[in-house]
Amino acid sequence: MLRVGFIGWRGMVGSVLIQRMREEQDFDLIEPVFFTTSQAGGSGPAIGKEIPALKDAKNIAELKAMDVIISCQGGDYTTEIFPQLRGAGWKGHWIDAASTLRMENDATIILDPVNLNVIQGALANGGNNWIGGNCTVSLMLMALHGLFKADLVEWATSMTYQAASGAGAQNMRELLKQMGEAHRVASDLLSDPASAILDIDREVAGILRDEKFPTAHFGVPLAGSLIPWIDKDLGNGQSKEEWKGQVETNKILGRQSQPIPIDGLCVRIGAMRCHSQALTIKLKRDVPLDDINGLLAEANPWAKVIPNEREISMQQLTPAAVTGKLHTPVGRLRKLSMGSEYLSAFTVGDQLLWGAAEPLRRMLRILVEQ
Ligand SMILES: NC(=O)C1=CN([C@@H]2O[C@H](COP(=O)(O)OP(=O)(O)OC[C@H]3O[C@@H](n4cnc5c(N)ncnc54)[C@H](OP(=O)(O)O)[C@@H]3O)[C@@H](O)[C@H]2O)C=CC1
Ligand SMILES: N[C@@H](CC(=O)OP(=O)(O)O)C(=O)O
Repeated sequence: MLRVGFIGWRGMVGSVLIQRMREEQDFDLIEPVFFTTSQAGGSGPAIGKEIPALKDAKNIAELKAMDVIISCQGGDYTTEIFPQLRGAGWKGHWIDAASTLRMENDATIILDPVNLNVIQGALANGGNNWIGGNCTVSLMLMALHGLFKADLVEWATSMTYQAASGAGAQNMRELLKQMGEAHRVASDLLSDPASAILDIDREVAGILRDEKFPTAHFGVPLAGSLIPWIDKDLGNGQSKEEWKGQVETNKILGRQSQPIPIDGLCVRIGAMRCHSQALTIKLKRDVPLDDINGLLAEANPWAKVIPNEREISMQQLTPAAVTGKLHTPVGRLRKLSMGSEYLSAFTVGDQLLWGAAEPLRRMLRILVEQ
């Protein structure tokens, strides 16, 4: 049995990973060892079998004893520990949720329903660094897989609506505090059916701009508003989150030498843990909509085509409907008025599942089963 070390298992991404591994009985197939940066000697998670006490996640000798390490601890940990571990001669498999190593030449971005061939090629060549993709990119590829598989995409733009969870657990809490504050200041007026809506609006606008409004994590209000910038400013007008769209998509697809142009705007909205995105896709040729629906629906078991109709789109193509689910619905499919090669699409996906934990879990399975 492979000895598998887990780091970051009690964080937000790590907790979802452990939950999914329990659901799929993955722990029956491995010898798990849990590490911590803060509680060495303490108890690990309940996984239905005996596990040793928590080990120190910075102890290179302990880490070196692992065949596989899965880290959901964050980029700073990877930056500090990974080079030390490889420098000490460790040849095991490193599976990581952090973005730190993604674009390194010796790292493979893992999204096996879409790029199992790339993963298998890297394995055959001795690859041992397996990095989860950016959540927005992975969710877009899961939903639009059929179009990429059929090599129909000439270029695409993506306008995103990204959930608070992408910024971290503290940000999810802050979003809810902000919602609570916005409600609190208007609650008396709200309970009076005769109150004027503009009075309610004035109270809410007032608290959003009040210096006491809780913005320690986001920096600005998200509830009742949005934030049109995610991740670093690259200095050329593009955010780092927007930059990832093209480079990561093409690396995942194994087509860096002939990249598909992908660009757009990334926006944070007040959803909890589902990212959505609206896409305009320029097809390489005019393909009938029925054929497109079929390609998308058949590409993988998780892409689910939602008919482009009002009621079902409102019911099934939303963060509220998709939260906690593994499927990645895609809808609002229609040819745009620019011409029959211009397709619109809208997708939603849980950014902690396919956007973070699930590709890591499945990579471990690939290693266990090889
Ligand atoms: N958030 C996201 O949506 C995504 C995140 N990622 C990547 O995954 C990595 C981890 O992100 P995320 O899971 O959000 O990180 P968290 O901040 O939730 O957890 C990271 C670590 O913080 C420590 N920690 C300290 N206090 C607590 C507490 N009260 N509860 C739980 N953990 C605590 C734990 O380490 P210890 O036990 O050692 O103290 C934990 O493993 C990052 O690199 C991120 O880039 C990737 C894709 C999406
Ligand atoms: N940046 C993403 C979350 C994330 O962690 O992305 P990455 O793994 O590329 O750093 C978001 O804010 O929604």
